[in-house]
Amino acid sequence: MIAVVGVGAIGAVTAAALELAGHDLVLCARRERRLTVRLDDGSRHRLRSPWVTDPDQVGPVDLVVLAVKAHQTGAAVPWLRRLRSERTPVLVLQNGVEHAERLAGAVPAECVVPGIVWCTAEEIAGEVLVRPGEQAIEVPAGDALGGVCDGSFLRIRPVEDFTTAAWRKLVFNAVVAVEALTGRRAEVFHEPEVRSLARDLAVECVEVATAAGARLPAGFADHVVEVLLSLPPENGTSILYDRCAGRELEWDARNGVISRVGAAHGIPTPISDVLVPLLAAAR
Ligand SMILES: NC(=O)C1=CN([C@@H]2O[C@H](COP(=O)(O)OP(=O)(O)OC[C@H]3O[C@@H](n4cnc5c(N)ncnc54)[C@H](OP(=O)(O)O)[C@@H]3O)[C@@H](O)[C@H]2O)C=CC1
Ligand SMILES: CC(C)(CO)C(=O)C(=O)O
Repeated sequence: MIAVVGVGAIGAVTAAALELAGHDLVLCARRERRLTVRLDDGSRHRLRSPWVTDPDQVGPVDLVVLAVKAHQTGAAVPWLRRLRSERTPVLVLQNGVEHAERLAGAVPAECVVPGIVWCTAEEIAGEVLVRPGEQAIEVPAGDALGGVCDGSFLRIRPVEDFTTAAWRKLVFNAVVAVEALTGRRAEVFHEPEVRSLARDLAVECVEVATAAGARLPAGFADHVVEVLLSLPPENGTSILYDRCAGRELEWDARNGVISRVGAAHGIPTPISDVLVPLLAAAR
């Protein structure tokens, strides 16, 4: 039995994959909903597993998938306390580089499996739309989760250098904060001044990532900008959807971390230092 805690965009996509892979699931959420996942080939999968809205109604499972936003992690701990026995692993599907730290005191670090999600998913009126592109979750090599999504559209990809993998994704996430601040989708990067800001921010993030031990290839900041310019204009990002819906933003795990880790290594982060308070104050 697998529990998915937080059945939003990524939780729903993962639940759909796990259902297609033949697992028994329980969907742990603040409210029960009817949710359909529409894949990029146009096929639809309606989630069929039972929903539970009260942690007191669940017991230990074999695997917990945690897919709440980073800043919602503390509020989800009551679920983890009921769903875990001593060794139950928790696959944490969140952006950022601090998966285990966020769960300190609630889940032993050795039971936390950080997952870097490569999938662009947006919930629109009860349907989670998966945009064209890769659907994969990177996890540290050596964990026991490798085959859990076999038989579905979602690939679990073990990586030897997880630090680099997590920072590689985080550089993208930090730069797309520009979408949340401007209220615009990927097309915003075609504005010359925004493109230039995106590149400078990517350079800043790469410097911090490198100091933190990531081994990103030369020219990675330019690569990030090229990828952003190549996206379909309607592509967005989860922090933009939260901004549009007036929800709290996941700013600390995606942008605050650049300033914090930069400061710890003595690396100036002037762009992040301006963006972070704006993201934190945005409504
Ligand atoms: N969307 C994307 O394309 C991608 C997202 N990510 C990352 O994945 C993570 C999840 O993002 P995403 O799926 O977009 O976020 P969503 O906001 O779509 O989903 C989060 C879900 O968690 C639920 N939740 C919050 N608190 C609790 C709680 N205490 N108990 C139970 N459920 C709770 C929310 O419920 P409610 O509906 O009630 O608010 C919501 O349904 C983030 O770290 C994000 O950065 C990574 C790659 C791509
Ligand atoms: C899809 C992507 C890469 C965009 O930043 C993402 O991680 C998110 O939306 O949170």
